[in-house]
Amino acid sequence: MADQEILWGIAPIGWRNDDMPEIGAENTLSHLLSDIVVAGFQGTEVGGFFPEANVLNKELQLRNLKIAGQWFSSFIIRDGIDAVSEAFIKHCGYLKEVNADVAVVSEQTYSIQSTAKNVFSEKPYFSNEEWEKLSAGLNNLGKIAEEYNLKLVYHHHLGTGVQTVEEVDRLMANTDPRYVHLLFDTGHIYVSDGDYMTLLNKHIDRIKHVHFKDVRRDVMEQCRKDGLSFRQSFLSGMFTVPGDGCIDFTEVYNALLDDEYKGWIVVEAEQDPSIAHPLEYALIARRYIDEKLILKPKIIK
Ligand SMILES: O=C1C[C@@H](O)[C@H](O)[C@@H](O)C1=O
Ligand SMILES: [Co+2]
Repeated sequence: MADQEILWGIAPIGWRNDDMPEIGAENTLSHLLSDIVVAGFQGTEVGGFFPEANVLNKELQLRNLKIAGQWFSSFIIRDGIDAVSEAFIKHCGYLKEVNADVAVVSEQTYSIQSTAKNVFSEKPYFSNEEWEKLSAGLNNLGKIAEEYNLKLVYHHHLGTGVQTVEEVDRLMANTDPRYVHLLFDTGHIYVSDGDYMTLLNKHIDRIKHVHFKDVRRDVMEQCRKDGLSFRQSFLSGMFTVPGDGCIDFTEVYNALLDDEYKGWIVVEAEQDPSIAHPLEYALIARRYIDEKLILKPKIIK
C-alpha cells in the first residue's frame, strides 16, 4: 500500500462483466485503463479478461495505475478446502505478480447469483455444519493469502449464504481476525437489509477493502416486485455509481475516516455498458467523490 491512506479505484465491471462476458465485449483492456486515467482514478481490480501479469504490468506502468485485487469464487462447502486451496494458491501467485493488496473471496456454493431465481426471496442458507466448514476453510485461505503478502477480504453478496448482517456477524465471529478480513459493499448490503451503516459500524475494524456501489431505489423496488434475478436486476439498472442513487456516501466515508481506514475504496457499479456509458458514469462518480466526499478546494485561476 502506498503512503496515501485511501486509494480510489474503479472496477472493470462498468465496462465488462465477468458474469456475462457477452456484454461490453468490445471494451478492450487499453480502452478500460485509459478511461480510468481520464476519470482520475488510481487503479482497478483484475477482470476475467485481463492478460498475464507481465503484459498487464506494462499497461499499468504506462498509465501509472495500480491493481487493488481480484475476485475469487470459493466453493469450500461443495469442493472441500484442499481443492480450493490449490486454485487459491495460483490466484495469489498472480496477484502478487501484479502487486495487489487484497484477494476478494466469496463463497459461491449454492449461490443463485448466475441463475434465474428471485434474488429477493430465494437466497440459500448454510447448515451449522456448513458454517463450520466454511469458516475453517476461510481461515486456511487467509493464511495462504498472508504468505503472498495479501489480505483475504470476504465479499458478502446477494443471493449467497453470506448476505445479511446476521450472516456477516456469524462469519466474523467464527473466523480468525488475523486471517479473514471483510470487504464492505454498500450496494449489496443495502439491497439485502435496507441499511448499510449497521454493518459498517459493527465490523469497521475488520473492513480492509470497500466497494462503493449505489442503488436506484425505485428500480430496486420494481425488481423486487417483479421477482427478478440478480442478473435481470442489474441489467435493469438497479446499481449505479455513487452520487446517482439513494445511498448517502458522506455518512459512510466519514465513518471510515473516523476509524482511520487505510486501503482502497473501489467504485463498482455493474450496469449494461450499452445503456450506461462507462466513462460517463466513471466521471459522474469522480465528480461526486471530489465535490461531496474529499471536498477538494477548487483552484481559482
Ligand atoms: O464485487 C463484485 C464482483 C462481481 O462479480 C459481483 O457480482 C458484484 O456484484 C460485486 O459486488
Ligand atoms: Co462488490
